[in-house]
Amino acid sequence: MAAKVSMSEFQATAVDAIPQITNSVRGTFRTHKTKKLQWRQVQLRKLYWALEDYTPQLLAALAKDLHKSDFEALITEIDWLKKDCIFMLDHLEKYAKDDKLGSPDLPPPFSLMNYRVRKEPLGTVLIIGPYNFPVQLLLAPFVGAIAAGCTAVLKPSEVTPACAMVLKALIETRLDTTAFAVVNGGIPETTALLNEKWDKIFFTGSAAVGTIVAKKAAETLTPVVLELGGRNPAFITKHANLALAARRLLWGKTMNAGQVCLSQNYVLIDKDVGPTFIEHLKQAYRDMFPNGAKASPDLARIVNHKHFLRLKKMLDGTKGKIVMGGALDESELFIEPTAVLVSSVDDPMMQEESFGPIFCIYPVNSLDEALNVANRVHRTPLALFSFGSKAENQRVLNEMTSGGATLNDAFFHASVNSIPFGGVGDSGWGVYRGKASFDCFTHFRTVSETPAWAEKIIDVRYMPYNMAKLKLLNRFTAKKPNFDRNGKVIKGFGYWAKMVLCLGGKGAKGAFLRWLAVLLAHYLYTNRFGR
Ligand SMILES: NC(=O)c1ccc[n+]([C@@H]2O[C@H](COP(=O)([O-])OP(=O)(O)OC[C@H]3O[C@@H](n4cnc5c(N)ncnc54)[C@H](O)[C@@H]3O)[C@@H](O)[C@H]2O)c1
Ligand SMILES: CC1=C(/C=C/C(C)=C/C=C/C(C)=C/C=C/C=C(C)/C=C/C=C(C)/C=C/C=C(\C)C=O)C(C)(C)CCC1
Repeated sequence: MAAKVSMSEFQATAVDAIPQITNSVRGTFRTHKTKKLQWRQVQLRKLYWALEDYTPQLLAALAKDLHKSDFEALITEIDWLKKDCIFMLDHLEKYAKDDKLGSPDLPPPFSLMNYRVRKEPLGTVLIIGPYNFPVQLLLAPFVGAIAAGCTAVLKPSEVTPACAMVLKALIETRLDTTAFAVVNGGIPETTALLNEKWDKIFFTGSAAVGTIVAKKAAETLTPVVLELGGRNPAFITKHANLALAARRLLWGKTMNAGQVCLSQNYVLIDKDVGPTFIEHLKQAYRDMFPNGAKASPDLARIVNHKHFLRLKKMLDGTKGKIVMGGALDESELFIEPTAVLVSSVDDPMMQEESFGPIFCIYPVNSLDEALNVANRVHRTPLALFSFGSKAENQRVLNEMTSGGATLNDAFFHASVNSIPFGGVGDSGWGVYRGKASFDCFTHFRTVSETPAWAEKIIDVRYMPYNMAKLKLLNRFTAKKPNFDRNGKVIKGFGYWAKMVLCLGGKGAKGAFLRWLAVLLAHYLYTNRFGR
């Protein structure tokens, strides 16, 4: 556990100070200083070192708020973010550079006009965080906002108050406070923030609050990113490695005590292998918690009584049978990793988002049935997991959508900080992480520049219109279709000429290699064999 460090009492920001705070960071954006690449790089470097120097406070706060182990606090929050800062610093210059536009995006005559896409910061943004990864999920989007050159106000979750106070100190003592501010508080403070005009709102949290945010943003046509929850299914077929599936899915429900937006809510398993899977699950549990889950220093606790009671209600309401775990201790906010075998799709364990260490197992007769059930329970979950043969996993990917997906594991697709992450439909709008974080806070502004000397070439556009000139222009620029009215590709002279020139394949690189092989064969044949 974390070393003893002193921690400030939670203090909400005064609601009537919020317009002034917002105006101040908005004013800083208008100074244009945040657009300078060097300024952004310095802020990212400072954030890196702030994370390093505040590690003891962050570990202590995460332990206090969530009973999060140092191991998890480092791998999923602090070290994660340090990697984010370094990744962004390594790539920022490249991301921020104008994209010069040319072939194949531009038809040849337009290449005279110096078309390019400038990467401009969106402006002043609001980032609202949830409680489960209170540090990572507030600061990872912030890395993108800094990199893009935005100013920002951050609103940590009040449900993890110790973390909220450390985050405020970390940012306001180490970063440019004219550009960035932290507002602490709950509904009144967030409502006051939503009453301000933003250039983008980045929200991570529940679908219910996401809806409030999206409605409010719509009033001023403010773009929003929503990172929401979901009822994530796991599919297990007869062809799965059941021991591996059990161990990996248990990991998905024990990290942060299952308070992970991505962890599986329910497992759809072929009924023939259900009992064996449950035996493996129990074995995996014994391996991970040789002295029981409660005694383990690794297992986090439920964040507060409200969420503890919510999870208890799900367990009380189920008609299913507990096949692993089941112990609860309200005084410690402890819930044992628990699996419930259910027989109805309408069971609360199937229908409600667990967001805790409990999940259910629903036996099915076939993969067809599993896909039908999953599409009925929630058509657009944040994640899905499939344990089956290659063909079965491919079928699951094809026949059910999700924000992201992992084959043969729990949420591994989302365990890397530099690749895009986000939901789909009602599990989220927009992606971030890595380059996507930079893009998320960037306006891609296309610019062209028409040289005076080109006037004669492009004067076809002016009235009085001249059809003859248009025909001439088309003769030089319009591409002929290589398909007919039925959508079929026409294999004309061009097609066969290309086929011959490319030696039967497609693409210049392949053709080059094939020609190289032919020439080499010819050379060897004529030289080695004396011809
Ligand atoms: N997709 C993701 O990346 C992701 C990550 C973490 C959590 N989640 C989802 O978030 C949920 C759990 O997190 P949570 O409980 O912190 O979410 P939440 O929606 O209750 O709170 C998120 C934020 O919204 C603020 N808020 C709460 N009520 C509000 C209101 N009425 N008006 C304005 N602001 C309000 C909170 O202060 C907090 O900062 C789960 O549904 C989970 O799936 C999603
Ligand atoms: C040791 C050497 C090597 C190999 C190392 C390997 C293969 C390490 C594997 C590490 C693993 C499995 C790490 C797992 C990490 C999991 C993480 C970070 C989970 C993160 C979860 C997150 C962020 C959750 C987010 C939640 C959200 C968004 C919603 O709630 C070699 C082979 C490289 C060689 C040298 C030595």
